[in-house]
Amino acid sequence: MKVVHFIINPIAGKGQIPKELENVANYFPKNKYQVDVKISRYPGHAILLTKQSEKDGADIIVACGGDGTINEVASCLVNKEIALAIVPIGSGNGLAASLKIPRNVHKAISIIKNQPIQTIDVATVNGKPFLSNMGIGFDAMVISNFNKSKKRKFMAYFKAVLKALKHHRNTEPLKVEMNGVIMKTSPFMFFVSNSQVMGYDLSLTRMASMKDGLLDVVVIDAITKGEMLFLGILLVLRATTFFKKIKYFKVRELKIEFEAHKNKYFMQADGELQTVENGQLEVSLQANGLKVVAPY
Ligand SMILES: Nc1ncnc2c1ncn2[C@@H]1O[C@H](COP(=O)(O)OP(=O)(O)OP(=O)(O)O)[C@@H](O)[C@H]1O
Repeated sequence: MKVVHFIINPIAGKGQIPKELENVANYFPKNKYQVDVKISRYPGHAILLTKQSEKDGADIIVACGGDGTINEVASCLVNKEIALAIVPIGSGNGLAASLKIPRNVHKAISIIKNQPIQTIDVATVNGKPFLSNMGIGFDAMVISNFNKSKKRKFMAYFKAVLKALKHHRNTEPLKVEMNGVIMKTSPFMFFVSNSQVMGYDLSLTRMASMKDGLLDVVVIDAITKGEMLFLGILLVLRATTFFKKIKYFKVRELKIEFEAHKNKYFMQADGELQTVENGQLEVSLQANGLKVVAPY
């Protein structure tokens, strides 16, 4: 008997629980599966629910939401035997796209029954896991604007991007140590990714793999507003590698220090805004840290 627990974020994406998930137990033969469904009631609740499911003997925990929900569930499953599965009902659904899990709820549920379990790498920033990506600069600004909007749909995200384009300044000076080399930079954006897709099928790291034991680092140098627009067009056309002010690195770990040493800085990790308390970040990767059910 396989024990499968669903944890649903009811405010993710469209803010409605799809019908397929309301009756999800019907998809699983009762002689082979024991299914339980739980609803996340507040930010961070999915962490508690995942820990309870672990105690209750779940074999698979299905995060139903976007990258934020997946992060809450997956953070509890690092180095455990329990596998993560995903039903992508979020807004951007970057990680699900990277793992080739379809947005169609019916198809995503079928994967849970039919795909073998495999392992992927898990990145951490200051010890806290992230599955997809983290960033300083423009992307953190977009997330900050997006959080202020009440809606979580594409238009809200698009407006958050436009607002960030209007007000963004390049980041304060950073000292970065990676692959034994020190780099000093004040970039438009400093982005570290374990996966390919950021969300809405947009990507800066299509060459990334969640099985190579390496992080993909993207540094976009300080740019003008005109160059920002040009970069946006290249992003949509999947041609950012032609942008001259973009640099790519593959690393096992890196250290980032805000040189001005102010009290508070911001970063985003898996689409959630976080504060950087002492201006220092250590990013590393744990190879094969998470079991997932995905056609990756
Ligand atoms: N009942 C709830 N009420 C309010 N917020 C919740 C609730 N349950 C979970 N959350 C929070 O909702 C946030 C957004 O969730 P999530 O990232 O899964 O969806 P999304 O933003 O629509 O998708 P994506 O990250 O793929 O763009 C998470 O930070 C999570 O902690």
